[in-house]
Amino acid sequence: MSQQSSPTVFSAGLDIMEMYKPKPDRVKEFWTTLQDVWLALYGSSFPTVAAINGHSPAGGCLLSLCCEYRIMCPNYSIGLNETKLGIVAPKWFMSSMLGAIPYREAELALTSGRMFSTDEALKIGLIDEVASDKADAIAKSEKFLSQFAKIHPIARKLTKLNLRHSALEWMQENKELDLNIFISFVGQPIVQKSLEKYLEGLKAKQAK
Ligand SMILES: CCCCC/C=C/C(=O)SCCNC(=O)CCNC(=O)[C@H](O)C(C)(C)COP(=O)(O)OP(=O)(O)OC[C@H]1O[C@@H](n2cnc3c(N)ncnc32)[C@H](O)[C@@H]1OP(=O)(O)O
Repeated sequence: MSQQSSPTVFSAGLDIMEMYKPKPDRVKEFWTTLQDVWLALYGSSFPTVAAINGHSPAGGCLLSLCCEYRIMCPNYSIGLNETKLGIVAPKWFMSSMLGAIPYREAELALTSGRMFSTDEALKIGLIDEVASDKADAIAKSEKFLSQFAKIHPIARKLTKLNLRHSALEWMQENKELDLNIFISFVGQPIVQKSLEKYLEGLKAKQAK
């Protein structure tokens, strides 16, 4: 079960400061850590649920998409908003989203970098349930997990991992390629300019 202690943010996604003017000695560790987190959580043999008690953009949304079930508290936002930063959600971010919502919805959401409110996310299936607050989200998560007490654990595990096999296999075989794509992409001046502009927007919003 994944949930956070911040009062309003489930996860703000990747640290943009690691991608803006990236430090060569850190960038490899930064990206391979994310790959490994995804492999461990998306490929977990345990049943997993995200209790999303706060905003969940980009990498935050990805974390929740690794789980089989998502329960979200009201009045927050969730989505893969990468295009709004002038960056591109990697293939495995996209396949994680496609495990939750139909292709057409994913294409519209990904190309526009759309963030969904809790109610909108429920409507398109990006989340599975709405909880009134964090305690309710945890109670609902426990209820989701408890149903597996009646299911044979090996049958459940193999079914989950077979369903996720091709995405997991792609990552296991292409970690280095994916890392090189990331490094070369974030190194482009046009991408750096977009990130700079996005960071300025965040600062300006905070100053208001
Ligand atoms: C190129 C290959 C693809 C890479 C894939 C990338 C995946 C990602 O995850 S990219 C990151 C996407 N994240 C976002 O777009 C989130 C942006 N942040 C927000 O929308 C909001 O900050 C919030 C909803 C998460 C929280 O809002 P609020 O509580 O109002 O807090 P502030 O906006 O005032 O922010 C406080 C403070 O934190 C800084 N900050 C926020 N998010 C990030 C971040 N992801 N990385 C780095 N820094 C972040 C923000 O700039 C403020 O900083 P200070 O001014 O220094 O306090």
